[in-house]
Amino acid sequence: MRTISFVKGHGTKNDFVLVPALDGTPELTAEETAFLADRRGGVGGDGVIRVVPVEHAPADVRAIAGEARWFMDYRNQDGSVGEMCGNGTRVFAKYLLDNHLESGRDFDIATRAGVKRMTVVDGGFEVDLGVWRLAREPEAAERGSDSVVQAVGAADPLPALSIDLGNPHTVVALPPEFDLSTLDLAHQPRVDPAPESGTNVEFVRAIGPGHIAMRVHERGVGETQSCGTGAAAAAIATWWWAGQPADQLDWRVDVPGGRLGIRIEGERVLLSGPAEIVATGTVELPV
Ligand SMILES: N[C@@H](CCC[C@H](N)C(=O)O)C(=O)O
Repeated sequence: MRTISFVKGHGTKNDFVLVPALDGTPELTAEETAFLADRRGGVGGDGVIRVVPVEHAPADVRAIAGEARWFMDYRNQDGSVGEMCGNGTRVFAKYLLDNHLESGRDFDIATRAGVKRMTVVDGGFEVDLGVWRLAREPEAAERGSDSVVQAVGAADPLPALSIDLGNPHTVVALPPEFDLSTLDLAHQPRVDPAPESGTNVEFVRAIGPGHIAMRVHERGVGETQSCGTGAAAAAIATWWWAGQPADQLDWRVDVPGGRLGIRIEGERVLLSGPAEIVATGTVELPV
C-alpha cells in the first residue's frame, strides 16, 4: 500500500485531484489515476494533475520548457493522458503560488501542448493558451463546418467545426430555439468523421454579441461542468461563423459551473477565470 498526498481544486467546477510530485514521485499508472478520479471509490475529479519540477518531466517536455520551472502532468478521469487543460492550468498556478513554488504576477508552466504563460488577474488567472488552429481542411471550415455531430436530445445530426488548441475540440452550434438543457450528455455524442484520437465536444448557444452558453462532453471524462480549452474553442468557432468581426474579440462563455472569459488576439487565444483549492489530504493507493 502506498500513501500519497493530494490537493483537491476546481476552476468553474471542472475539478481536479492534484498530486504534488515535488521530487518527481509519485509516478501514477493509468489505473491509479482512474482510482484517484473515481467519485465513489477514490477522491473524485474530472482529472488528475501531477505537479512535477521540469527537471523530472519527460524529455520532450524538458526540450520545450524554456523558462518554465513546473510541468502540469494532466490525465483525464479514465486515466488517459491529455495534452492540455485550460481550467487545470489556473488551479495548478494557484497551487504553485499558495505553496511559494512560484512568485510574482506572471510565470510560465510547461504542458504537453507547450509552455503557457500565466498571469494573476482580478478574480483568478489568465492563461495564454497559444496559437489556435482549424483542425481540418480550410475549404470545409470556409463553409462553416467540417463534420457532423449526433447527440441524444437533438433530432438530426448538427454541423460542427473542429478546433485544435493543443487538444482536440469539435464545436456544434445549436439553433437559437434549441434548449441547451435538453441535451443528454450522459451519452457520448457521435462525431462523423470520427477523429482518430477522440475529441472534446462543445454545444454552443448564442446569447448576445460576445456572449455564448456552452455544455461540453469531454474526451476521457463525460459531461463536465466546464472546460477551459472547450470555452476557447466555442468562442473561436462562434466568432468564425460570424465572419471574424474585429469588434468581437472578447467573449463571455457561460458554463454550468460558472463563467469564463476568452480573448482572441489574432492567432492566439487567452482564457481567464477563477481557481479554487478546497481540500488537502492523504489517500492510500490500492495495490
Ligand atoms: N477540462 C479541460 C480539458 C481536459 C482535457 C480533455 N478532456 C482532453 O482529453 O483533451 C480544460 O479545461 O481545458
